Amino acid sequence: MTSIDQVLQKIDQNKEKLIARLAEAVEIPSVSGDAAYRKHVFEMADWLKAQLEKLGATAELKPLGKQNLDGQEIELPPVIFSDLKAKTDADKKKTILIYGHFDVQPALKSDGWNSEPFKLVHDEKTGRLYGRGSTDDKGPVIGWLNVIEAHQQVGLDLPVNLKFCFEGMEESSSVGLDDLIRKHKNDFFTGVDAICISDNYWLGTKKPCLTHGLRGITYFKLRISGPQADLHSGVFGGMVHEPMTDLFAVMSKLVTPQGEILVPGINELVAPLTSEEAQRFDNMEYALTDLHSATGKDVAINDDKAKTLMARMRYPSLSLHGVEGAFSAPGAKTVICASVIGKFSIRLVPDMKPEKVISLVQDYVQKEFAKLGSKNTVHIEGEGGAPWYADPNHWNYVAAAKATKKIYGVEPDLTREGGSIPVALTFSEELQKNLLLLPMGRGDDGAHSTNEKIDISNYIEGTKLLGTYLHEVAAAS
Ligand SMILES: C[C@H](N)C(=O)N[C@@H](Cc1c[nH]cn1)C(=O)O
Ligand SMILES: [Zn+2]
Ligand SMILES: [Zn+2]
Repeated sequence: MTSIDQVLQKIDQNKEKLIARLAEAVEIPSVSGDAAYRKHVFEMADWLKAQLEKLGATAELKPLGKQNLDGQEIELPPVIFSDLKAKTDADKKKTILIYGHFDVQPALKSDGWNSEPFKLVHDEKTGRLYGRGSTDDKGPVIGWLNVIEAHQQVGLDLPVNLKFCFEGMEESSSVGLDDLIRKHKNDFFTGVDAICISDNYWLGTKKPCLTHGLRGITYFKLRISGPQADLHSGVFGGMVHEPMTDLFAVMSKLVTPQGEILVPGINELVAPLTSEEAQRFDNMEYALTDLHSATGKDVAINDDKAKTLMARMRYPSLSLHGVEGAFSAPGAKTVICASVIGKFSIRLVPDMKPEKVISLVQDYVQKEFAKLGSKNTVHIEGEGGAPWYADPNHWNYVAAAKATKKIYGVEPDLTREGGSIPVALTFSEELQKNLLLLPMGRGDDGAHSTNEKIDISNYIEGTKLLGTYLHEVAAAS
């Protein structure tokens, strides 16, 4: 009798093939945030569609129209809608909607990578696979393909029907996706019983977790414009208002080095902490050494475990990301930049509404800029998505917990994630179904960072976890 155990065994036997599949995907530099790379996001959509079709799934590319990216009008990458029904008793089986993304964050070797970011490098000594997208989110997305393939190889029917929604703009605010979901909630998305997303990480490096909350995000671009062109600082320094000086003055008023957000009214939007919640953070299996190993050095603001976890999951944070238009190359160019754009974001938690946060930040920045008495001009725009929180007392979570116990031999921690997946809230609200985050990678994977990796054990055991989860879902009531 064919069973899930044979599927798990097959996944082990397929190991080299599964690594090669991930390598193919990592080689496509599908960076969504840079217009110059946009063609590769399309290439990645075609690659994934072909993989799904090879496995017998239907796969349709849904166009999203155009977007304006930094002053350039460009085509948005398509969303993939894919359907794979169980061969027998499909109408009696549950339907699980799987979401993932095939775009990645930018990466250049010169950022500090030890190897080419768009080439998967297998480090035999550590058992790790390095490459952009290995953990965020190509590894997990391909994990689902691996599961289907292993079922077919051992001749076991899928225990549930599957629907896939894969997007290519997650790392760039999921532009266009919400509208597409609303448009198709009564056709493609009908019949969905629960949703599963594998696009986050364990808290540390050892203990698996299930995640039932995400922070939202508002992303800001603050432009200060001055002279018509860049100027010589020897000729004009001291004579003119400098955009970069103004920008640094304003940006230094946003957050303290201790992480305290200085924008008035922001902290008051946060829902009060309950004692039951506080208890949960105390109980989570996490040590400050997990943070030190993930960051490579002790740079922690706090030395208290619960406070550190709450800073990531329970409270907002404001991060300064970069300055577009600034001189950043090696050397000592003596330039006064004509126009610079400061980029920063605020991670949101319940009950913060993105619109309210954007308006508080815009007012504050205008006031702080006015205090400078500069003749330069300021423009600030923000966009974002709200936080998401799900009820973990649901068969979807029970099934995932049982699957975790089977694969890893431990009960998973129940966590909330500091990152953002804007579509989680849209799916929950529009489809009114339970949504689960089932991570594959570890807390030290370096998502969005240099030398992003996934451990082979996480990729292979994680693939088994996804497959086992589907079987537990089928058995759940
Ligand atoms: C958690 C997920 N894997 C992720 O990395 N999400 C991004 C989403 C985002 C929003 N704006 C830009 N990227 C994140 O949390 O930064
Ligand atoms: Zn992701
Ligand atoms: Zn990401």
